[in-house]
Amino acid sequence: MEQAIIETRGLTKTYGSLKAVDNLDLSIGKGEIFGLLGPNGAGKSTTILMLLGLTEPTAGEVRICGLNATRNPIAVKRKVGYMPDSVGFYNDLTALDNLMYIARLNGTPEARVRERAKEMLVEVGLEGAIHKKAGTFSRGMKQRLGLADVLIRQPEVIILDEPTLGIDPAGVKDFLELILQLNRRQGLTILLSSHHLHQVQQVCSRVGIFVGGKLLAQGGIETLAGELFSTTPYTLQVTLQSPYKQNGALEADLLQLPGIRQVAVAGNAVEIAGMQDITPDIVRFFVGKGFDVMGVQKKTYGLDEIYHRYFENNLKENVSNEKSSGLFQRSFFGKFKKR
Ligand SMILES: Nc1ncnc2c1ncn2[C@@H]1O[C@H](COP(=O)(O)OP(=O)(O)OP(=O)(O)O)[C@@H](O)[C@H]1O
Repeated sequence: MEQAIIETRGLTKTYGSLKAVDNLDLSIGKGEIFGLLGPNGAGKSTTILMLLGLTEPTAGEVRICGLNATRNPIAVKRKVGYMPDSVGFYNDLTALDNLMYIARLNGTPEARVRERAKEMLVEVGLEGAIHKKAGTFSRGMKQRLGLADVLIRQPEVIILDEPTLGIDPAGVKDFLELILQLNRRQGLTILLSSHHLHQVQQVCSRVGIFVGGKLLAQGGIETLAGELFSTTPYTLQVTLQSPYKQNGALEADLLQLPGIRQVAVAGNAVEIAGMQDITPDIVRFFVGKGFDVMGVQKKTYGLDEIYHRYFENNLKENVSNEKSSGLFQRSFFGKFKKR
């Protein structure tokens, strides 16, 4: 990894007997888009507050752009742009007036205020709504305006807390694309907290899986999947024309093929997991047995599977700890399903 821009060591925050953040070691490199992923109550917001120097850690330390965030919160504020999950604007002012106000607050020279505000609105794709009142904006537009508000301060790092909450699917796609563009065009380091697995997967180069105040894993999605599914890294889904009448014979024969570890049959779908990619052997096997094969698809492990697997492992390790197991899982999926 390149030079770390955000670094935490043993970062801990306790509220009474509750460890909201427990001994967090995080390292985010320059120009990365890092996804902090976890269910409600996992400790994401508390971590962000400590990164910004807005709340003091009980133990451990945070460094952002080389600065200790607890000791130098004002200097950190100059380097880091923070967008909370809901950004407030003056509803009766236009987007341009809102941004000009923010530009002035941030000390932009008066002669540059209007131009700078306009540049930012173009940057976030709001050029068509410059003269519209912020109060008439959709949630997605407000988030873009929020991003312009952050960018006008010319930060090196931006921290986005659940930025796509409540935006419709098309708006989410556009917003994520905007984040990617900003990262590429300006080399901004971005930390994004979310519980939307699919969204995080689309934009983040690395993710941290955060549950019950603890970071269970961090890394690229492929690396995490490789570690978790190392016993069966290849999975093939074969669709047959007609449902297979199960008698166990097909499964037994498939398990004789080299490296095959698991076979699951459901109707006309057969899922085969193994140590190596033997797709041609599997296709030959089915054709040789007289099956009509309608489709063959290699399965890649996404964040969904990774997340589930970490939960499973976490559940096993914490059977006696109700808070970090079932409750978290339920609240996560409850929230996940709703949106
Ligand atoms: N000021 C506080 N006083 C007491 N407990 C708190 C405080 N702030 C947070 N907590 C608790 O710390 C834990 C972590 O909360 P946090 O808000 O950081 O989680 P989160 O991952 O951001 O979840 P969400 O997405 O729901 O905001 C929760 O159990 C929460 O109730």
